[in-house]
Amino acid sequence: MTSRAVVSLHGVGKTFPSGLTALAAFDLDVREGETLTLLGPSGCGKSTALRLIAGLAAPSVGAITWRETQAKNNIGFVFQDPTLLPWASVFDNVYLPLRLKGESREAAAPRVKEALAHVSLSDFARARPRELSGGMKMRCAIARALVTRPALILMDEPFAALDEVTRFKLNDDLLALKGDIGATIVFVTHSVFEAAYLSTRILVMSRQRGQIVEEIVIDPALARDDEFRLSETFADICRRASRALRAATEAMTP
Ligand SMILES: Nc1ncnc2c1ncn2[C@@H]1O[C@H](COP(=O)(O)OP(=O)(O)OP(=O)(O)O)[C@@H](O)[C@H]1O
Repeated sequence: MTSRAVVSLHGVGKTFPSGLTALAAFDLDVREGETLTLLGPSGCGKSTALRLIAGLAAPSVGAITWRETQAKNNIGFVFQDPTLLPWASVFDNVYLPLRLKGESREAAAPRVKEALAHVSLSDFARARPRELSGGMKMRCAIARALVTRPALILMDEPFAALDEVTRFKLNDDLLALKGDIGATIVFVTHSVFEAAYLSTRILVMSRQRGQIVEEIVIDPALARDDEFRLSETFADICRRASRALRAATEAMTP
């Protein structure tokens, strides 16, 4: 059975003041509990789609419909750059969204500690960002996105700047986290392998104003581990996604 949509985009278009149309007639249902990956060539409109869902930009045409206003008002966003406050501790960086909501440090402490535990940073609560590795900084950014307990987390190429070993580790951490908190995730990546490993659904977008050219549904019940990476199923998903991505990359904008 298909889950209910958390948020739906109907006929959404985004044209910038420069006249460039990043998305046109874009339809998307983000379904409850899924890890949905938007995969596509640079400039196809993946970040624009995330920014529209996040409410950081408004569509030029079309409608974005939320099932619950609560979900709309409590979205977690993780960017490629962890954007941590360098002068603040890990604890205070994660506390920031609750502070902005007017919660005292004392009242927020249990939730900050919970978020830090989810990303295995409990022992680093007092550290400054400069004392953290790239992977730890990203885990801190993820904890900051989690601390408000959002039902929807948007992740825009969060692991792109990390080395491959760290990236694989964070992929596993994200899957474990997803198992713990059960949030719906919309993930943007350029990596076919990352998309195949993490997702329950992949949408391949083309350069032609974000047209969706391929949908790949992956059984959520499949264990995601080293065996999965070596499986025929994984190879099939990668092959399908690569083929669609190649065609999408070659597609010319009219
Ligand atoms: N604020 C803006 N003003 C004008 N053009 C923009 C703006 N934001 C994005 N664009 C353009 O819209 C198109 C889609 O951009 P977007 O960042 O959504 O693509 P993307 O698929 O996320 O790319 P990448 O993978 O390189 O991050 C690009 O051509 C980009 O240059």
